[in-house]
Amino acid sequence: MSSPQNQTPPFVLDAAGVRISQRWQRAALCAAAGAGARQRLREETHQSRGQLVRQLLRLLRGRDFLWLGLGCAGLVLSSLAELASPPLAAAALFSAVQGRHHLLLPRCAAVAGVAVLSGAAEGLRNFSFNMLRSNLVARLRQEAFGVLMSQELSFFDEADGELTSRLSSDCMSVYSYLSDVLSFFLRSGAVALCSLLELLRLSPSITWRVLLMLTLVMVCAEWYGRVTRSTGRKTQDALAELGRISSEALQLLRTVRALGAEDLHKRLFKQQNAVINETQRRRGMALGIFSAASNGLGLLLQMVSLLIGSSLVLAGSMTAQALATYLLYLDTAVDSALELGIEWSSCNDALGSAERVLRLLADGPVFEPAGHCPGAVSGDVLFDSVSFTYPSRPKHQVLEKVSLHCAAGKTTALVGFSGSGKSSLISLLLRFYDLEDGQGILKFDNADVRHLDRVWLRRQMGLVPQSPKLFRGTIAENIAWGQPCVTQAEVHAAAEAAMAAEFIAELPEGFDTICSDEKLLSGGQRQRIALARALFRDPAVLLLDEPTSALDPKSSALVSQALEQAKWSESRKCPRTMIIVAHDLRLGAVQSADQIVVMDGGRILERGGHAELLELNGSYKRLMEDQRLPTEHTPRI
Ligand SMILES: Nc1ncnc2c1ncn2[C@@H]1O[C@H](COP(=O)(O)OP(=O)(O)OP(=O)(O)O)[C@@H](O)[C@H]1O
Repeated sequence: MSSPQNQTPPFVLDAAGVRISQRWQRAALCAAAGAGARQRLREETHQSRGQLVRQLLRLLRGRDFLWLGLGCAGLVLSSLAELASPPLAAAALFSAVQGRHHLLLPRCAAVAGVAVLSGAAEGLRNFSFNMLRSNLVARLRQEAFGVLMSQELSFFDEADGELTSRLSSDCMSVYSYLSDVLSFFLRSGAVALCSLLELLRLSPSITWRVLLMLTLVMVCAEWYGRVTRSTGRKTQDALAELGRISSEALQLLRTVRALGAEDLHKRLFKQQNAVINETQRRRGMALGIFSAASNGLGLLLQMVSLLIGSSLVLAGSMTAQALATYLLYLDTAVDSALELGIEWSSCNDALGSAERVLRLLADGPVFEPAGHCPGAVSGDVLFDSVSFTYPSRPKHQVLEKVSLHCAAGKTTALVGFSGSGKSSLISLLLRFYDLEDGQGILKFDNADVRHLDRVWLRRQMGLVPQSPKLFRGTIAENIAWGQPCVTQAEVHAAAEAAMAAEFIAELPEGFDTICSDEKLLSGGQRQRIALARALFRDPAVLLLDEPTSALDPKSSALVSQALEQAKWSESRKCPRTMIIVAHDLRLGAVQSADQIVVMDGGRILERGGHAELLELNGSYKRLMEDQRLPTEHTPRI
């Protein structure tokens, strides 16, 4: 018979046992996920975890250190309180069991005191770390966006499209990484280590057996990890494909309906859905097997600890109170170790997906030393033997020894076949891409554009792109986008010049109409707003990329009229240099251009005035004939 001192209250064991087995299950799941994440990290991470964490720490500023200090203080206090709980709780319990009632109240008060301290410390830790985390992630997001905004266009040609679209989700990954590390990982690590040391101190003989059995659980977890790793990867891929299928079908719903292809899209969706279902079924089976094994091992651990502990108590080498303390510590240790497993895996997961945004930050923004900003501008453009390939397609020659002079105040029309490099000439002029040595020279007002300040150079140009996009804002804001001090009169004048004022006045709220919904405006109207936006800046050079593409004859005529007006800069009191890329040879601005340049395969085939080229009886005339335009006398629209 055991004495009252030697009795171990059974509910302590039961409660601990049930919690232990449940937690093992969770831990194994998380260990499995962790293994998957680690594998992915091995595959994807090029920087060590240490380097990534150092990058995050470099974002700390001023007050963050205060939050970090307060959070750490809360962490230490709450960990100490947690470690102090088991012996105090066991002492309180045994003062009741042993009938020492005078000790019960003070010991319960001590437990309550520790609980209050623990709660307050937890609150302090959570609040401080939350402030730190929010500040860090806001700064990270801001810096990452700044870095992206400073990148050259070639960066986006080569970067995978996900990079920009995942900016927010990658930042959220950093947020969850910091949450895991700051909220749980540090605390669980500290408590698990201290509890294990305490267990070793209380009973080394039970503890080494506990450690042996934990190894068995880890073998099970490793197997389960392999299953979840492969099923997880398959599920992720299938989910991504499922998302692609559904968004494509919904975005192109009109086309899908018109083609009567609803069934095809449903079938594609069903196939991917079935893949997900099957992988989840396999995962569920593995979970069932693993739960059975881990539950069995959990109960075994509980029984082994109880058996060895009881025999030690019976042999008089351990008191019942020490055994109860041991079991409570075991509970805490397992709890924390499993939390650690959970956080370790999600930390790896989060750090893995946060890596890209951190790497982006490590590369830093592209700083270009300020270039030359000449005082007077005439708008003379010279392409001197320019050859070019896009960095993302280095083997594809886009321009081949193109020499072209677009004299100041004159209009040049670039016409020709699709893909012949017309728009690429405009991209080079705007320095979206730079020529390398040996690729010829591009001069603006007789200066190599690479020596000119990029921002200054772009300010001298107004671009009307092929399919203009409007920002979310009013029409007036769109016309004056990016310009700080603007008067209504200036905006209205630009709209007048672009032949846009009339239709804007008919919109529900005129210039104050929000154009978030592109459906509100027709293609021709958007094109004229884009022209107004370009003219608002009164550029020395106006660049037009297919200004009348996909416009009906009426809109085309209006844009054409606006272009005629735009040839003269009222404020500069001089004609504007215009470079027009056009397929539509009926466009008056093309036929009246000072020079028409016909391009094909990155080369200039012909150049000259309209009449001159018709007389040449070459590619230009054929292009005119292809468009069924009169080649003797061409009317202007
Ligand atoms: N960002 C890019 N990256 C790689 N290749 C590109 C890029 N932009 C254009 N190209 C390629 O460069 C070539 C010339 O394209 P460009 O747009 O300059 O021709 P274009 O004469 O303006 O054609 P279109 O009249 O059809 O607009 C094409 O083969 C095109 O595929």
